[in-house]
Amino acid sequence: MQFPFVVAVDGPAGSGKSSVSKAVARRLGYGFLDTGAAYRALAWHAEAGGVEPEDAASVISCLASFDYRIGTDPAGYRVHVGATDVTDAIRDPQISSVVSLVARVPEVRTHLIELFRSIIAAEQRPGIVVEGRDITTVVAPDAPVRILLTASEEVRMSRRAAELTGHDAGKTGEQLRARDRADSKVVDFTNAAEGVTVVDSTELDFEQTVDAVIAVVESVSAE
Ligand SMILES: Nc1ncnc2c1ncn2[C@@H]1O[C@H](COP(=O)(O)OP(=O)(O)O)[C@@H](O)[C@H]1O
Ligand SMILES: Nc1ccn([C@@H]2O[C@H](COP(=O)(O)OP(=O)(O)O)[C@@H](O)[C@H]2O)c(=O)n1
Repeated sequence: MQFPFVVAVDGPAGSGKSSVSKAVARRLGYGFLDTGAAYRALAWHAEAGGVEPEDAASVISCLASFDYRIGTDPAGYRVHVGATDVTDAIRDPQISSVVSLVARVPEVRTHLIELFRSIIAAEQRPGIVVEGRDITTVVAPDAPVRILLTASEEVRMSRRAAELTGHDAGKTGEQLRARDRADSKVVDFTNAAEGVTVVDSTELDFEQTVDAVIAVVESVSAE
């Protein structure tokens, strides 16, 4: 069997990829890798260096000094760029509003995909749940378990709005839609590629969604 055992999870913003994947990893004793954090951290690094995120050539030049580290413990992980802990800073709505500009640059994607593969290969737990937009198709297309986690746009918006108290729900929803539109021009995370199992959480609560993902993992493990 391939080591570590990779569970690849893709989906749009607010579908539950991060929270559900983390809970699945904890239940299975696996590691957890949030790939979106790297795109966010690079957007943070570019802005900290005075680089406009629209300026692809300058964003590419930031890659050389992008000293990125992330843990894979699903019970809690920190994100660092150099000596700076950016775990909270990368969740700022300002970063969410520019991250797609950074993620659309092919050189950025190539660089980060290599980084993700090396983090996956270094995992010491028996498996790792990896979530993002292109994990099932590009980062780990050979993963034994590949899942597309979806939920209706309305449900995704209301879950995110409930999270971001103090922010305007209408504005948050519009930002989320705009980010999905921009991201879907770069990778297709709305249609399941061949061999990818769709888990639609629109009608499921959080625990039911975790159970549904675990059931997919168990069905593959039992083969
Ligand atoms: N099935 C579900 N039912 C209710 N809330 C959920 C469900 N799945 C996820 N959530 C909640 O929705 C929010 C967005 O989930 P998150 O994991 O951040 O999504 P993503 O990583 O896909 O952007 C979180 O507050 C999470 O707890
Ligand atoms: N595998 C990935 C993961 C994220 N991303 C980019 O990184 C951004 C942030 O990802 P995220 O997973 O933190 O986003 P949320 O859906 O959790 O809000 C996305 O909007 C994409 O632009 C990507 O291009 N490919």
